[in-house]
Amino acid sequence: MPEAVPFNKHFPVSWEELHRNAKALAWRLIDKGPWKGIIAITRGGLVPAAIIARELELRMIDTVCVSSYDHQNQREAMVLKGVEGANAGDGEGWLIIDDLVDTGKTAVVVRKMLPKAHFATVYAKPLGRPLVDTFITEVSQDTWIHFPWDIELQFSQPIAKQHRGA
Ligand SMILES: O=P(O)(O)OC[C@H]1O[C@H](OP(=O)(O)OP(=O)(O)O)[C@H](O)[C@@H]1O
Ligand SMILES: O=c1[nH]c(=O)c2nc[nH]c2[nH]1
Ligand SMILES: [Mg+2]
Repeated sequence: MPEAVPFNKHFPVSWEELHRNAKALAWRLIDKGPWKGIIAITRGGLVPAAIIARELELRMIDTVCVSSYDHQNQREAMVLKGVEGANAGDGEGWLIIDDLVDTGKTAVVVRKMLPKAHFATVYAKPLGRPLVDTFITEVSQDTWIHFPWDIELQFSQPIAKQHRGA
């Protein structure tokens, strides 16, 4: 798999935008079901998974716990917990939900655990896109998406200054 590029652009996402996009994802998924339940990839997948579970009226929810980034620095994807309680087998009829796919490394690991599950994310970058079955918004590979739980309101540099690298 090709290596990721540096993050030159920033794409902040508000709670409202995330809610709207997660609901858009639920609309795309409703006709592809019925779904037995959701496997959320922690931690980023938890928030969209909750919104999608509410919209699709799914109450069977489990997690796979994967960690691969220290902020913007990628490490090997570490599986801290697999699927345990859900009895999801090979994943047939199950949704895997994550906030985004970037290089696709996390998706590769989780797809191996649940090969027949439907993998859905709110955001996708080009390297990871082929690994996702359904997503809503694509951003370029050199963009860092800032999720609402990771950010707070503060002064932002005018684009012209950012562009000059000031
Ligand atoms: O496609 P990839 O290059 O593997 O990157 C995507 C993964 O990275 C982030 O999770 P992270 O490991 O940062 O953990 P977190 O969800 O707990 O923040 C994000 O939530 C995805 O799960
Ligand atoms: O908050 C995040 N934004 C991103 O763009 C990203 N890519 C991998 N992991 C990520 N986490
Ligand atoms: Mg994650």
